[in-house]
Amino acid sequence: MVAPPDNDVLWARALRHSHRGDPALIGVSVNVRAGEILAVLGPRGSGKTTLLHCLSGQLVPDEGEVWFNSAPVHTLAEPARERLRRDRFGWIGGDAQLMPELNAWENAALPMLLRGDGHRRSRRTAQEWLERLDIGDVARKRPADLTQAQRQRVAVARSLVTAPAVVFADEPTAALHRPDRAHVLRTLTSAARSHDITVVLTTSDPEIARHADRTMTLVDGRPGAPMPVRDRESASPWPASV
Ligand SMILES: Nc1ncnc2c1ncn2[C@@H]1O[C@H](COP(=O)(O)OP(=O)(O)OP(=O)(O)O)[C@@H](O)[C@H]1O
Repeated sequence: MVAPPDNDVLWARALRHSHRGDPALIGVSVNVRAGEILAVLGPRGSGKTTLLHCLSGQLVPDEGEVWFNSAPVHTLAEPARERLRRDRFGWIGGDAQLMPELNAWENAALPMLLRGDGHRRSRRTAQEWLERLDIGDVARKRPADLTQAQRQRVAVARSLVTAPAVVFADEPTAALHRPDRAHVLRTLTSAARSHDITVVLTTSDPEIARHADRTMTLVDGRPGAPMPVRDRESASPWPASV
């Protein structure tokens, strides 16, 4: 094992992973600098979620290495990976996955409450994040009384309350209508930028990737052609075969 460069918060090399014999990642390497917003762009089934699961320690790749802040993740035992995820990483899925019996601030505060932070501090931090994301006024509402875009912003707040080093966002706006997507993305990226939080997000939409500092593409589990985000309007995101 060779330690990664110091300035990469995440560094993964030659990742290979199969699901029940079907290859999902085939030799993927990625590095993410601290504070960077990286988009992983690819069509359905290209391996984006599998890559995010490997980078965030939810999955140990069959082959390859994952490092976080110059420490190996792929060799950690499950309890240590769980602690890493709880203490240093945030997660946003395509569906907000809120607890229906908890209101918005309780959902947002959940990661703090679960790790034993005090009730008052957790509530204050959650409320602050809801306000930064323009949904402070719905803090006492339950998920069933929120719009989908509001629910997704609660999920964004939940990913940020613990001041994580990295937020992983797996197709974070996939379930939203187009006008809501840019808004939720902007709230996530501007919150991350102002708090120096690194974001790795997946998407199949080049428009979403535009919000990132840098984009890497995946096609059939392999790295696709590099596509600088700034050039994306004149470029097709996929090779001609896709
Ligand atoms: N738990 C699993 N069991 C079996 N096959 C899986 C599993 N997870 C993913 N796959 C398969 O691995 C490949 C990559 O899936 P993955 O979800 O990583 O891609 P993706 O780009 O995120 O796609 P999507 O946008 O559809 O979620 C696909 O062929 C998928 O069917």
